[in-house]
Amino acid sequence: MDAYKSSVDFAEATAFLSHACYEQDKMALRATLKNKSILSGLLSRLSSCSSHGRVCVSPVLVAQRRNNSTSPKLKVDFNQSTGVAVMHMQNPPVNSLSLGFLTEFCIAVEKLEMDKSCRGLILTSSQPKVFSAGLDIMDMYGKKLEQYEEFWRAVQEMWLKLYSSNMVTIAAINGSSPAGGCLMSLSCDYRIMADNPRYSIGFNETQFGIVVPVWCKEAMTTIVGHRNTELTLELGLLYNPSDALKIGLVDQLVPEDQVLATATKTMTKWLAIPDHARRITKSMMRKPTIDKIMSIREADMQQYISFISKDSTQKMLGTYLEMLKKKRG
Ligand SMILES: CCCCCCCCCCCCC/C=C/C(=O)SCCNC(=O)CCNC(=O)[C@H](O)C(C)(C)COP(=O)(O)OP(=O)(O)OC[C@H]1O[C@@H](n2cnc3c(N)ncnc32)[C@H](O)[C@@H]1OP(=O)(O)O
Repeated sequence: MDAYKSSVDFAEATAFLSHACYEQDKMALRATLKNKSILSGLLSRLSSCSSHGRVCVSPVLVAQRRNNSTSPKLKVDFNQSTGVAVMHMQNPPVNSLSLGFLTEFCIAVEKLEMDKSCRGLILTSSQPKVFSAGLDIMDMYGKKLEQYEEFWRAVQEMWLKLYSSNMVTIAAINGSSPAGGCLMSLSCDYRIMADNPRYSIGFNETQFGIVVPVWCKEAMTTIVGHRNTELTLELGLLYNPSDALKIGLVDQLVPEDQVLATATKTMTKWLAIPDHARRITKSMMRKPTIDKIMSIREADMQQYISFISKDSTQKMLGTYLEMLKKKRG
């Protein structure tokens, strides 16, 4: 009964999002992100739905949902016949994960998640040479406490949505993917990267004085093991594609012009597995990490706010931003 009620409540909440026009969607989600209690309610409902491999949505909602949407920062191409959506990140110049981008991203993933006909999601970039530059540093610099909170909630939400997705998720990494960009791809089921030695992927945070959150460490450890995580995070390492492949940070390298085609072919292989068996297995593998992270979510928020608002952290971020800008000039 509780599970049923959760499903209905969650469907109602998402119905609201689905019916609203895109700008209204964004406002609604951002209002939600501002409200801790509503958000954790929605999240626990989401995780209780997805952990059982069920999609909790009424057929009416599915019929009314827009499947092909173009928003300023994302382009989603959903092929009904294959059940695969390709999400192109288009937040120039470097697909930084700003609050605006993260909000649109969460809405887009949520909509696909609730659509029973969508079984696979390929995440890629429309920007040349960059998959994603990671978290938008401007959203972590010189802002008010409530803005840090809103931003971090969106970061947590993005990770949870991708990591706990029922869909098969494949990252088609067609450019550099430092820090938050790497985290995004690590949340997917499979990573295919362009074999171009000029591209890099990894976690460089400590190099400019930032500490990755504990859930980022947890997620990485499950993929590349304790030692590789320790080395990467402590030294703030970025890897070229072949070194990334060696430590298992990516699963496959292909020539740059074949990244998307390979992702599509790989998706077909994954979708040949019966959904229910794959979903339950995915949940079995990931649920312990998700549960652990959900239990420290608010503590993580407080740690982030206190760390990011410190004068010393702000000073380091300011210096790093200057350095990034000077690089061009
Ligand atoms: C003790 C307890 C602690 C508790 C927890 C604390 C948590 C603290 C926070 C932890 C967060 C961890 C998780 C993730 C963190 C991040 O993601 S931080 C962001 C890190 N990202 C980077 O360092 C990447 C920086 N960018 C680049 O290296 C390059 O831009 C690129 C991606 C390789 C692309 O290079 P290129 O094509 O040459 O473009 P550029 O000329 O360098 O850049 C173009 C413009 O874009 C701006 N820009 C680049 N990156 C960002 C960014 N991340 N955010 C905002 N803006 C960015 C750059 O400044 C250029 O701007 P203009 O000069 O104005 O054009």
